[in-house]
Amino acid sequence: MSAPFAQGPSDPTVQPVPASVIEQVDAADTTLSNPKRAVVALGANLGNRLETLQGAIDALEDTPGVRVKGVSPVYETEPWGVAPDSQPSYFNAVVILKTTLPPSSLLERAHAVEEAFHRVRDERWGPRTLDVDIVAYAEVVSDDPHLTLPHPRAHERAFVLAPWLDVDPEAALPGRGRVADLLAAVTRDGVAPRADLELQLPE
Ligand SMILES: Nc1ncnc2c1ncn2[C@@H]1O[C@H](COP(=O)(O)OP(=O)(O)OP(=O)(O)O)[C@@H](O)[C@H]1O
Ligand SMILES: Nc1nc2c(c(=O)[nH]1)N=C(CO)CN2
Repeated sequence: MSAPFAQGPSDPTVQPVPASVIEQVDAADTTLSNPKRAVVALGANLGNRLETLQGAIDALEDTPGVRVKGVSPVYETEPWGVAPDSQPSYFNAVVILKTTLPPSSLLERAHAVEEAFHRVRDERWGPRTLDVDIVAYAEVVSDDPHLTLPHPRAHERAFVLAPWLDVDPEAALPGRGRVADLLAAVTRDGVAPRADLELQLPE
C-alpha cells in the first residue's frame, strides 16, 4: 500500500518551484544567519536638519533586521552639483549598519524613511528634507540603476567620505580603494565639521 500523503513528481498538486525563487530564498537564508555591514549616507537641507537626521537614524534602528552600529559627526556642506547659492546648505552624516535585510529591502526602507520626513522628488539634486543613500553593502558591486553598489558618486563626494572616515578610519569603498585615499583626492572646500552638534547612537 502506498503512503497516503506521499508527494512524488507524479503528484499533480505539487508545482515545481522556479530556480529563481529557490535562489532568492537561499540568499535570504544566508543573509539572515550572517548580518551584513552597510554604509548609509544621510543628507538634509530643508527644515530642521539636525532633528531630521536624528529621526532618520532612529527610524533605521527601529527597522526589524537593522541595527545602527556607528554614527559620524555632523558636517555642514555646500550643495554639491548645483549652482552656487541656489540652495540652503546641507547637514550630512554617515551611519554604519548591521543588517539581515537584503540590499533591495534596505533601499525600500531608505525610501520609506525619506517619505516619513516628507521628501519630495522633483528636480535632480533638488533641495530635500532628507536623503538616505546606500553607499555600500558588504562587498557587493552592482550596476543595476535601481540600486547601484557602491553608490556611483560616493567616491567623489567629500560630504560622504569625510564623515565616513571619521566613523571608520579603516573604511574602503569596494572597487575604489581606501576612503582616506579617496578623500585626499577630492576637495574638502565647503565641507565643514559642526563640532557644536552631535547625533546620538540609538541605545
Ligand atoms: N546606492 C543607491 N542608494 C540610493 N538610491 C540609489 C542607489 N543606486 C541607485 N539608486 C536609485 O537612485 C534613484 C534616485 O535617488 P535619489 O532621488 O535619492 O537621488 P539623489 O539623491 O537626488 O542623487 P544621487 O543619486 O546623486 O545621490 C532612487 O530611486 C534609487 O532607485
Ligand atoms: N552638500 C551636499 N550636496 C548634495 C547632497 C548632499 O547630501 N550634500 N546630495 C545630493 C544628492 O544626493 C546632491 N548634492
